[in-house]
Parts: sequence; structure tokens; C-alpha cells
Amino acid sequence: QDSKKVLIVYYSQSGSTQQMAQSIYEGAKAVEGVIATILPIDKVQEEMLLESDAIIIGSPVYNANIAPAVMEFINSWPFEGKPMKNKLGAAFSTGGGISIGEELVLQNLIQAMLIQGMIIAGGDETESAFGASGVTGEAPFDKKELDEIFLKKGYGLGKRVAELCKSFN
Ligand SMILES: Cc1cc2nc3c(=O)[nH]c(=O)nc-3n(C[C@H](O)[C@H](O)[C@H](O)COP(=O)(O)O)c2cc1C
Repeated sequence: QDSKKVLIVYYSQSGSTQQMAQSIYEGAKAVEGVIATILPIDKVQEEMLLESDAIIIGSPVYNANIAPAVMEFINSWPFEGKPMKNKLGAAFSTGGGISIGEELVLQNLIQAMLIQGMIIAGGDETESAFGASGVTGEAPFDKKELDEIFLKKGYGLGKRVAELCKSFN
């Protein structure tokens, strides 16, 4: 059986969503027989999307919405013939404050992937049921590094998606 390919893609202006992406990558690559790749959205080529078995997408919260660059990225995906259908998808986000958009962004990313016909997975715990999200600007989480509590959700999401990928044929 060929190795399964998990692609982790993100947009990040100030590095927090990138930190979350990195923890997801660590979780995914810990699974044997899975090739994990991590890339900012502007480096993703269509061919990479098409050859991936799973795509995990991350966006910062911008005015309680997906960052426009991430939405543009998803809007650019091929749709004719639904080539993304039945790929596994998952979402992550970081937001400045608690409950001012993180969850909305996860939901919107999930909905966009469902339009593409993808199969959606959440994280490995109830606390990451819609994907992995983290708070970056409100106390006590207003530190340079993303808090361990959020990085752990990211790791668990990456690992779960990679394991699910392996169990799919
Ligand atoms: C234009 C703009 C709008 C934002 N709107 C929100 C918001 O509505 N809710 C929120 O929680 N954070 C908001 N933030 C904060 C970012 O989501 C937060 O700092 C995030 O962690 C940045 O991710 P990055 O470091 O990967 O760029 C906003 C930031 C910017 C630049």
C-alpha cells in the first residue's frame, strides 16, 4: 500500500497560525506510513492538492471570518468533476480573543470543504471536536508562543487525521 499524504496548509501574518500548523505537522508525521507536508497557502500547487489524501487548513480569525486570502485559496480549488471529493479534511484557527470568532472560522472552513465533497474530521478530544483552535491575544494566553494547551490540540488533530487516512482505502 502506498504511503498516505497529509497536506497541512495555512495563512499566517504574525506566526501564531503557523505555530499551530507546526504542531499539527508533528502529530501527522508521528504516524508511520504517512507523508506529511506543511506549507503556507501561497506555496501550494494544484497538483499537491490533488495528490493529497487529506488536507488540514488553517486561518487566523479576521473580523470573525476566515481570512480573505484563505477563502480565495479555497475558491481557487478545482471544482469541475469534483476532484476533491472523498478526501479527508480538517480545520484549525487562531484568534486574538476567547469566543470572538475561532469557532466560526472552524465551522466556515468545514462548510467550504463539505461543498467540495470532502469528509470532515475533528480533533482527538471533545475540546477539539471542530478542529484545533487557539487564543493568542487575551490573558492568560497573550504570550509570544501559542500556549501548550492549544498546541496539544493541534498535535492530536494531525495525528488523528493521519491515522484516519491510513484506515481509508
Ligand atoms: C484584520 C484583523 C482582524 C481580526 N479580527 C479578529 C476577530 O474578529 N476575532 C479574534 O479573535 N481575533 C481577531 N484578530 C486577531 C487574529 O486573529 C490573531 O491575532 C491571530 O492569532 C493572528 O494569526 P497569525 O499570527 O497567524 O497571523 C484579527 C486580526 C486582524 C489582523
